[in-house]
Amino acid sequence: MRKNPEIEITETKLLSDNWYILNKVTFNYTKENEKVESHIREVYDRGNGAGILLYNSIKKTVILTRQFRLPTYLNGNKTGMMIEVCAGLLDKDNAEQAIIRETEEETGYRLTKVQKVIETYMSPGSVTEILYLFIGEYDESMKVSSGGGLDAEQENIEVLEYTFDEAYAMIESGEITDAKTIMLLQHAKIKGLI
Ligand SMILES: Nc1nc2c(ncn2[C@@H]2O[C@H](COP(=O)(O)OP(=O)(O)O[C@H]3O[C@H](CO)[C@@H](O)[C@H](O)[C@@H]3O)[C@@H](O)[C@H]2O)c(=O)[nH]1
Ligand SMILES: [Mg+2]
Repeated sequence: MRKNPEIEITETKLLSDNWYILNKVTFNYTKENEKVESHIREVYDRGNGAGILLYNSIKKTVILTRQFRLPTYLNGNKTGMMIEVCAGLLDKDNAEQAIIRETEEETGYRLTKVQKVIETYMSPGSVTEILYLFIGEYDESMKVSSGGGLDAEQENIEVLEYTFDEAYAMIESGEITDAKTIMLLQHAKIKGLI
C-alpha cells in the first residue's frame, strides 16, 4: 500500500448553501514521487446520518418504511417510491440519540436500546456524510404512535412490517434497492439475528 498523499487545501468556494452545503474545493495533492498536482472537487455536505433495522426475533419480522425519493425518480425509479430502513440526519444529536428520535417520528416505536453495527461513507467521491447503522429490537409494547414522519418536513412515510424472509427476498427481486437497507438486512442474515 502506498503512503498517504500530502494534501493542502488552497481554496474552498461556496457554490450553494440553499439547503445543505455544496463547496468547490481546490487542493494540492503531493504524489509519491513528490510531484504536486492541483485537483478540484465538488463536495456536498449534508451532515451525517443514521439508520436502523428494527427487528423482532420472536415474530421474525422487520419494520421498514416507504417514501417518495425525488433523486431516484429522476434516475430510473419509475414511481420514485423507496423501501428503506428508518433513517434520518443527525441534526445536533449524537447518532444514538438521533436514531432513537427518528425511529419514533418515522415508525411510532419508542426504543430504549439500540446497537451500532456499521459506520460507512455511502458516496465517498462526492458526499461527506458518514452513515451510522444500527439494529434494535421492537415489539408492540413499544408502539406509542402511528409514526409517518413530521408533517412540518412533508415526510409522508408509510410504515411496513414484513417477515425477515419476505424483506430479504425483496433484495433479489429488486423491490429493495436502497444501500443502507440491503447492508442491514445482510448484516442480520450473516449474524443470524432473526
Ligand atoms: N425544503 C427542503 N427540504 C429538504 C431538502 N432536503 C431535505 N429536506 C427535508 O429534510 C428531511 C430530512 O429527513 P430525515 O429523515 O432527517 O433524513 P432522510 O432524508 O431520511 O435521510 C436519511 O436517508 C438518506 C437516504 O438514504 C441518507 O442519505 C441520510 O443519511 C439519512 O439516513 C426530509 O424529509 C425533507 O423534509 C431540501 O432541499 N429542501
Ligand atoms: Mg428519514
